Amino acid sequence: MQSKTQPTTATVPDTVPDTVKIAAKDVKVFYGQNQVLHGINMDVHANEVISFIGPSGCGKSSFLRCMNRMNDTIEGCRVEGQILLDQRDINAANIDVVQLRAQVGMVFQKPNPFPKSIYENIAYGPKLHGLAQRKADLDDIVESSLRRAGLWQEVKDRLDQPGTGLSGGQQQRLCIARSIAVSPEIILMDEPCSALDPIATSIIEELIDELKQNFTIVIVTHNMQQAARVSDRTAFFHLGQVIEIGNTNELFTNPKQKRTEDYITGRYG
Ligand SMILES: Nc1ncnc2c1ncn2[C@@H]1O[C@H](COP(=O)(O)OP(=O)(O)OP(=O)(O)O)[C@@H](O)[C@H]1O
Repeated sequence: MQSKTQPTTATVPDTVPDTVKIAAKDVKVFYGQNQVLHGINMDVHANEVISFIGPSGCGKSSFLRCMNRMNDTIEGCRVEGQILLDQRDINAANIDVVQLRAQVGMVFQKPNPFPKSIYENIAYGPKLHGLAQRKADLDDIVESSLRRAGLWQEVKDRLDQPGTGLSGGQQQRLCIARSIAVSPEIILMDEPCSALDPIATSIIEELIDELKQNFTIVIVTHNMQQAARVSDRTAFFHLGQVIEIGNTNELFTNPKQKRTEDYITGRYG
């Protein structure tokens, strides 16, 4: 006689799962003999803003750099485990790292424009990747990237002037525009506001909110208020492990782990 009970494997979920953009599987990072990440498993969903918080030295930036292989540039750094981008292993031998870093852009703590004009800062990447055939196409990319980074109005009359002549906040938006110009899908931000004043910071935070409509954003921040303001989900790191990850609101108001609670209430860190 056949059982009336349906096998659980046949159950159809009643909600469509978020698209997983990046899947990290058992990721470990070593600097020489020193292991600083101890098997990180995490999914990053398409079009979310996810923040990494945690005390200094817990491995947030090291993990961020795994997502576009920036750790390759650090001598003595070794990464184990897998990072799947759209289900493809980014550490596989056939991956073109230059293409990968266009697809997964990065904005650093300190704005680092090239010592070139504002225009050239944006045009450099699209030229390198052959994204514009004609000068008019390049002009369009420069304008649209600067617009999306909320900088166009401030610089449109001085595109030929050095990017380094802009204010810190403007330089950071220039760097965001530069990463947008090569049509990334993901933007990694490593403490993007830590060198900025509160006004420039709030402009970048508003920008992050707009950018998430088109991009997936992963942001490392020391500033818990910033994580609470900008991110959909937050991951709390401690001593090279992810202690807790979840909806930002819930993590800050109702943390499940004692260590998360201690950190967000300022008991350590
Ligand atoms: N280039 C490097 N060479 C050797 N050790 C490093 C290097 N970069 C980071 N580390 C070590 O790896 C550990 C994790 O550092 P990481 O910068 O990833 O942490 P973090 O949480 O981002 O810290 P912070 O919030 O201070 O930026 C630390 O112990 C750090 O000293």
